[in-house]
Amino acid sequence: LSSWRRQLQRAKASGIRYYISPCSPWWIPWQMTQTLWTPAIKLLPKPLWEAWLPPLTTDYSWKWRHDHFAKFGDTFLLVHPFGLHMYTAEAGAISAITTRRDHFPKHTAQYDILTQFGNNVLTSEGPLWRHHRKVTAASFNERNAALVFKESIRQSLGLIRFWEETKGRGATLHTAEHDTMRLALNIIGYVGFGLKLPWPQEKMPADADAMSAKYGSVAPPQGYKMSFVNAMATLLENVLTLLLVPSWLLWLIPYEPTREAVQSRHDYEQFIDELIDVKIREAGQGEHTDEGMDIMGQLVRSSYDVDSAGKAKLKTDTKAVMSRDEIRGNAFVMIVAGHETTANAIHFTLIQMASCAASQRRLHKELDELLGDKNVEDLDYDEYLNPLMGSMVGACMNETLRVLPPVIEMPKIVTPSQDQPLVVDGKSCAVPAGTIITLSAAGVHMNPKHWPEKPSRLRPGEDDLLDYVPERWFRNSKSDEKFDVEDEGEDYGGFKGRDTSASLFRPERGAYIPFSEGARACLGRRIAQVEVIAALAVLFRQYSVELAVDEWATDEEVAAMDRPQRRALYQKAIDKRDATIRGASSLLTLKLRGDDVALRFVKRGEERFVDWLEE
Ligand code: HEM
Repeated sequence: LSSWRRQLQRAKASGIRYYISPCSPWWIPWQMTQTLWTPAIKLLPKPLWEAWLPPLTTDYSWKWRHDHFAKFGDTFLLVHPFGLHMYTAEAGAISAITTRRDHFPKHTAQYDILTQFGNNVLTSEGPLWRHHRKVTAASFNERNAALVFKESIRQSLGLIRFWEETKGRGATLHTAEHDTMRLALNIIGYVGFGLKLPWPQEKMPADADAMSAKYGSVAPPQGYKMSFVNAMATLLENVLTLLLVPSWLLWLIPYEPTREAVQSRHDYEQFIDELIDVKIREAGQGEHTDEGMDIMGQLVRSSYDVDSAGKAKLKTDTKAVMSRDEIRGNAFVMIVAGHETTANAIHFTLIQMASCAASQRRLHKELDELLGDKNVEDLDYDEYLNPLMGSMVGACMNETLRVLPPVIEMPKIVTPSQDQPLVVDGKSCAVPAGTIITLSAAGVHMNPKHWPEKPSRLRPGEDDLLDYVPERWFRNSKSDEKFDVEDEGEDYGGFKGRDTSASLFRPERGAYIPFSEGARACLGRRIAQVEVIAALAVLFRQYSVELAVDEWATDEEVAAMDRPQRRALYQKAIDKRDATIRGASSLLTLKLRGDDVALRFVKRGEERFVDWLEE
């Protein structure tokens, strides 16, 4: 009780609005039993729990978005017996916190489980992070972004061929989530390791090098039980179980999917070790061709001196050196950070656009105007990326990352040595030392103080901030803030520009944070944007996406329907899709749970719904 009182005094002295809570949101016993307690607590009068209970429940930032902040303040403290926890969905506070990295470092305890393969840039802080960031950032440059653009176009065309050849033209797809994951995985294989991975139906070219043949093979190579892609995909699907439960314990469970998961970890580790050896050998033989992005190759080359006999020694003449463990650790987090996030951004855009008929027609029109009769294979990064980012393609990507940010919140902490001044709601406050902070991306992305809203077309009487409206990005900007990113002192590498095109709506700083902001912003954001833009341009160049309605009507029945009947039918598919989105939850990233949203990719001109709906 005395500790509680002390925390209360600190909260009062801070000047920030606060609420008293019985425990920390991160207290493990609470997290494990909250579903038991929550219904009982809700039987009490609402004023007793409505301020503190929602932030204590799983997926608070996603489930409540801005609603709870609207009632209890855009920035508030929870006071619990063991400390203070601050939540914010306020652009000014977020911008200050992300800019002042030394005062508000990342709360890395949240990411501990991701260090199992070795220290890395995502999970470290302080001088170790600075080192990792500088060495890994070298790969994230515009030259490599251009290479990734080309590979993303190639892979997206591979995806279309995969659908056409294995499922049939215009067939209903129940695997769009899985297939976009595969797309992102193939691209991360290129980004991380310089591999050109094929789609299952594609044959390896006869002249493929031994490495690509081995790692691109659909069958497990000799000495493995899984192919490289299958090992990576299975590891990622089961990543939390594999990182939280020891392998020996999982082996004891007589359940095939668990065994497969453990096998994937084993094979993945073997593949990665072998890849490091290959990269070392290549470095010794001067075989690096400089033709692709290859983070691991770059880390090996900057870390090892290799003689022509292949003997490798860690360099001593430079600071850009990483141990084998650290190379392993960074390879792993690049896959984790860059795979599901990007796949989600593509998948979420497809399922949202399927119900935005007018937006889809505008997207087609703008793509036609921009690309003319150019083949997508021939799109040049320098000529086309920025125009695409500033068009409806960029607007769709931005809107997806606003409404469904793959990373819904970011953890920070106030340095333990000193309280930190912070302007909260226009008032000078002091965040107490050691306070844990949650920056809510899902909250600030829906904050009407920062976003120009219009009346919702879907929910009468409400604003449209919850709705997916790509056209929002063509509204006038609220802020006349200078668009260029200010110089934040030391250069930590990575892309320097803003997250959105200068020709679109410009959110004020801190209001749009799908990639976070400041020095700890996503290192891969340019790569991610390039992947998403390339995939959307390829998919929508010739195709439309529609929600499948097979569950309610056959093709013949649809053909016999008039427009009001078709509209009512399509609404059923939209309602089902919306329920699936509402049920999303976040483990490492925001993910849909339950059934896949069934989609149809139809050649333009063969649509059944989106060519006339919303006319
Ligand atoms: C749409 C796709 C993506 C989204 C939304 C996204 C989002 C984020 C966010 C919010 C963070 C900060 C996390 C925190 O502070 O807790 C982050 C960090 C990071 N991301 Fe991404 N990311 C994406 C794609 C990628 C890709 C493709 C890569 C690499 C190929 C990547 C590599 C990283 C790395 C290395 C960090 C750690 C940076 C540091 O701490 O210095 N991300 N990402």
